[in-house]
Amino acid sequence: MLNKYARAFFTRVLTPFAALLLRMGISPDVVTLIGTAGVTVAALAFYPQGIFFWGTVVITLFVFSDLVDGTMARQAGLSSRWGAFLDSTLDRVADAAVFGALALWFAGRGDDLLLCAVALFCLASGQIVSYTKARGESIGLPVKVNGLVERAERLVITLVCTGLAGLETFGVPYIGLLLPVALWVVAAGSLITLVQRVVTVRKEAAEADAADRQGGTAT
Ligand SMILES: CCCCCCCC/C=C\CCCCCCCC(=O)OC[C@H](COP(=O)(O)O[C@@H]1[C@H](O)[C@H](OP(=O)(O)O)[C@@H](O)[C@H](O)[C@H]1O)OC(=O)CCCCCCC/C=C\CCCCCCCC
Ligand SMILES: Nc1ccn([C@@H]2O[C@H](COP(=O)(O)O)[C@@H](O)[C@H]2O)c(=O)n1
Ligand SMILES: [Mg+2]
Ligand SMILES: [Mg+2]
Repeated sequence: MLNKYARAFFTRVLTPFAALLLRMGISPDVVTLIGTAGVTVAALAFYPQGIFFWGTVVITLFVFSDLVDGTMARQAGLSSRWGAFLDSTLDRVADAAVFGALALWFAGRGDDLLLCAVALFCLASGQIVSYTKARGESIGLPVKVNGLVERAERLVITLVCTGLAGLETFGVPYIGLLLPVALWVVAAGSLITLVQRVVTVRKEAAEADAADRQGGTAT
C-alpha cells in the first residue's frame, strides 16, 4: 500500500537531493552501499543497547537512501540489472540488521525471550516474503500480488514504533509498549503476506503448467 501511494510523494520530495548527488559525481551504487552500511551500523550500535530514539533517527536518515538511489538511477538513465540486484540484495542486509539488533536487545538487557523470538520471526518471515516474489518471478510467473505487509510497511511500522518507544527514556510513561506491539503486528502481517504470495504463486504456477501442457511444452 505504501509502495503504491507514498512512493510517488517521497520520490518527488527526494528528487532535488538525488539531482544534487548526481551533480557531485556520486553514483547510485555508492548511495545504495552507504545507505545499507549506515542502517546496519546504526541498528547494531544503538538497538542492542536500548537506545531506540536516537537509533531510529539515524536509521531513518539512511533508510531513505533506498528511495534516493533508484531516483538517481532513473534521472541519470543509469538504471541497470546490476543496480536492481544490488538494491534488492542490500535491502535484505538492512532488514536483517534492524530485526537482528532488536532480537539482540531482547536476548540481552531487554530480557524477554518471547520478544526475542518474535523479532527473529519478523527477520526470517520478511526475508521469505521477499524471496517468494523473487523466486516466483525467476521461474517466469508474474506474481501479481504484493500482499498486506511489504517491506515499506515492515520498516515504517517498526521504525515509527521503535522510535516512539525510545521516548520512554525521556520520561514518557508506557510508550515503550509500542515496540512489542509493532513486532507482533509485523510478525502477523508478514505471515499473512507470506500466505497471500504462496497462494498466488501456486495458482499462477498451476495455470502456467496447464497452458504449457496444452501447448505440448510440459517438461
Ligand atoms: C517523536 C517521535 C520520533 C520518532 C522518530 C521516528 C522516526 C522514524 C519515522 C519514520 C520512519 C520512516 C521509515 C521510512 C521507510 C522508508 C521505506 C523505504 O525505504 O522503503 C523501501 C521500499 C522498498 O523499495 P524497493 O523497491 O527498493 O525494495 C523492494 C522490496 O524490498 C521488496 O520486498 P518485499 O516488499 O517483497 O518484501 C523486494 O521484493 C524487492 O526485491 C525490493 O527491490 O520503498 C518503498 O516501498 C517506497 C515507499 C516508501 C514509503 C515511505 C513512507 C514513510 C512514511 C512515513 C514517514 C513519516 C515520518 C513521520 C514519523 C513521525 C513519527 C512520530
Ligand atoms: N544502485 C542502484 C539502485 C537502484 N537502481 C534502479 O532502481 C530500481 C529501484 O528503485 P528504488 O526506487 O526502489 O530504489 C532498481 O530496480 C534499479 O532499476 C539502480 O539501477 N542502481
Ligand atoms: Mg533503492
Ligand atoms: Mg530497495
